[in-house]
Amino acid sequence: MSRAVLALGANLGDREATLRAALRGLGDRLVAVSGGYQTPPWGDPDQPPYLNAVAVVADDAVDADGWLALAHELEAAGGRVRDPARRYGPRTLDVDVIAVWRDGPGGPEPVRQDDPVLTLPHPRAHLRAFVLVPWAEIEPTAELPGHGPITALLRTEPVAADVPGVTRIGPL
Ligand SMILES: Nc1ncnc2c1ncn2[C@@H]1O[C@H](COP(=O)(O)OP(=O)(O)OP(=O)(O)O)[C@@H](O)[C@H]1O
Ligand SMILES: Nc1nc2c(c(=O)[nH]1)N=C(CO)CN2
Repeated sequence: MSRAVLALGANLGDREATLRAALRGLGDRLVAVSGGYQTPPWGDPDQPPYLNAVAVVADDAVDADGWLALAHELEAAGGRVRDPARRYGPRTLDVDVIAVWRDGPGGPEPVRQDDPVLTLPHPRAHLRAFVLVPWAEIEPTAELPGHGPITALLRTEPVAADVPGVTRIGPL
């Protein structure tokens, strides 16, 4: 079993249509999806608000690299418009691999790696209310590997201050 948590975000173009198309692209690998959340831009304030969502996906045939490849395919299909000069700048679609679990002898175990091509868990997920709030909607008891329960992260700074700005706008 390989299971992953993916974070989707868009703040250019028809954000809702882009996220819906990406979710369709996950096909029967999609296990659960949060609602769509309007979120203030994180890391680079001078840009439009984002529409964010989190998806839980599973597929025995897909490993960690496979989830990243799928994320990149979905981004390409979403137009992949972005300004290369702005690290956290606006974009038509961003799909991040937040964490991956694979079957171990004692049950599912998190994949931990520092490779810059694919760092797991995602190195900034624990700082991002726009990831943790939608994830908590669909998996309230989840743990972010290395950082503990996501509900505890949501109560702790710097994330706690950002939580009130993350607004569920409805199902996708
Ligand atoms: N967990 C991960 N999920 C997605 N991309 C990752 C991950 N770890 C490393 N990367 C690498 O990061 C590179 C840049 O990704 P991307 O353009 O999505 O970053 P970003 O969205 O600007 O910033 P951030 O990763 O902080 O959201 C990708 O080409 C990918 O190889
Ligand atoms: N609210 C929000 N802010 C962001 C997002 C995102 O998806 N949502 N993605 C970014 C890309 O790294 C930078 N900032």
